[in-house]
Amino acid sequence: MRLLVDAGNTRFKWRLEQEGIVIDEGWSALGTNAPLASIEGYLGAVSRVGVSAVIHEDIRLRLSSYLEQKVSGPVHFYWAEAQRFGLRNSYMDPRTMGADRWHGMYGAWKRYKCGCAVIDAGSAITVDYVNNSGQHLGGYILPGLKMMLKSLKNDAARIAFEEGEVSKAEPGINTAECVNQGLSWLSRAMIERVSKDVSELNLSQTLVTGGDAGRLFALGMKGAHHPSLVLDGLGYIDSEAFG
Ligand SMILES: Nc1ncnc2c1ncn2[C@@H]1O[C@H](COP(=O)(O)OP(=O)(O)OP(=O)(O)O)[C@@H](O)[C@H]1O
Ligand SMILES: CC(C)(CO)[C@@H](O)C(=O)NCCC(=O)O
Ligand SMILES: [K+]
Repeated sequence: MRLLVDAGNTRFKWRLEQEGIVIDEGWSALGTNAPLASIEGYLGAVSRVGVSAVIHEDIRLRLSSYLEQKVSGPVHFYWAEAQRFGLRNSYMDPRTMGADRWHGMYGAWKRYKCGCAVIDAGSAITVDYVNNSGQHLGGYILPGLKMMLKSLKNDAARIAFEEGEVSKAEPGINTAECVNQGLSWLSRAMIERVSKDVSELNLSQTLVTGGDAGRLFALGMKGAHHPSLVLDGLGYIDSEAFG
């Protein structure tokens, strides 16, 4: 049995496979002592673990020792690379790119083998562009939707509001509307911008992943929803390493 883990800043997402077939998939909140409690019964039978991590080193080490305790086989952490299977990183120092971005792009590249935009709407939002020949053209890192609301709450003394998931984007007439509709307005601007880039750069596919992907679709995002794109890319890479 193989276990894949996408360890993000908000959640750990995991996938359990037996001979290439997905048996179970799920997630747990960051910071629990037993991050895979719901599948602990299986862990003894896991012969290999692949992890994509963007978490703080302390938390990564804790995850690593937890897995090594519970699992019988080796635990591999996979990082961003300079290139793989025709996909080429634009970073001078590829190891400084978040592993999730590389694994998401690789999942997209293996699946479609064409120019694509990869949007990961997680704790942070990342936008990455890959052209038809596999060259990463670069990307953007933005605060995630939750993070933006949190910073308004925490860092501005007189902005008090109830969070509401709205898709209305007209100008608000009270604090809650201004904040909630402001977020939709900003998200829509990003969505329009991505769509403009995709057509100018001649990209054929837009792939969207992350906890807030649904929210972006509700706001008009066009593209394919791949909720586990990072796990997909990680799985390909682990298979290429170990068969
Ligand atoms: N049940 C949920 N728990 C936590 N966040 C959720 C949930 N459902 C949707 N979200 C949204 O998903 C976002 C987190 O997305 P996701 O779980 O993909 O992030 P992550 O992969 O942990 O973070 P990152 O990879 O950016 O470090 C939050 O900002 C939140 O708005
Ligand atoms: C941007 C996030 C937080 C998105 O999960 C992650 O990819 C990360 O920590 N990246 C490191 C910086 C970089 O990618 O250049
Ligand atoms: K992510």
